[in-house]
Amino acid sequence: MLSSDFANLASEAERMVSFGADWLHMDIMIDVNMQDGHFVPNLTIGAPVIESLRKHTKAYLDCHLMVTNPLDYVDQFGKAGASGFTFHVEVSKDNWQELVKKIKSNGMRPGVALKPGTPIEEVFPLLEGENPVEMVLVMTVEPGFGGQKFMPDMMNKVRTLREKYPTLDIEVDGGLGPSTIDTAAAAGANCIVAGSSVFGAPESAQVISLLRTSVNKAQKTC
Ligand SMILES: O=C(CO)[C@@H](O)[C@H](O)COP(=O)(O)O
Ligand SMILES: [Fe+2]
Repeated sequence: MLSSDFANLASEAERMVSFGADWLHMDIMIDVNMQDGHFVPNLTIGAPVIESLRKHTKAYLDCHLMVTNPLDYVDQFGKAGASGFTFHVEVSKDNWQELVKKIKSNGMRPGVALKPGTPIEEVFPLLEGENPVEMVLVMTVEPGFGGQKFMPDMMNKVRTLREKYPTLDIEVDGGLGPSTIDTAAAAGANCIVAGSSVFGAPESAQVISLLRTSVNKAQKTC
């Protein structure tokens, strides 16, 4: 939804659902605690906007938290009606267990994201043990902005994850569209975030359908 018209978020959400989107991906770039610096050089929306949007849609709100202290935001996003809460591994090495528990107790689905420069091995511990995360978001651009170029090198991470965790939800985020989807789907990604390629297309529904077809085809052949 980062590519949507934020002044008309509810109708943009409804439009995307009617075009066939399964989830609405919400990019949360807010750092209230400025002492820690900003995780990304941008600002978007926080829990009050999620709460407002929730009144207009029943869709799965897949929240991608690009913040330095994700733990501070779990309660407010839970109350606001977020469905998934994906935090970054780079800022949660010391408290991810507490985070995952809190996300679940707030009725949300926990996910972990990693930046392009972060090795995939860093998320392995979060996929083991009693309280694992339920999705890994592999960033295929540097976090912060929509409309960037897909980084094909990140597919090594997706392949490694898919081999090790055959049923895991693996989300790819950044630069996905008709020209990059086959590479991501073949590597094993099954949750596709697409902002500019969908919003910028004359026929958004066709792009969504093409993305889904590519993932379904790749899953049948593996
Ligand atoms: O998390 C991010 C950026 O930080 C992404 O969700 C992008 O916003 C996806 O946009 P496109 O690359 O598809 O335009
Ligand atoms: Fe995102």
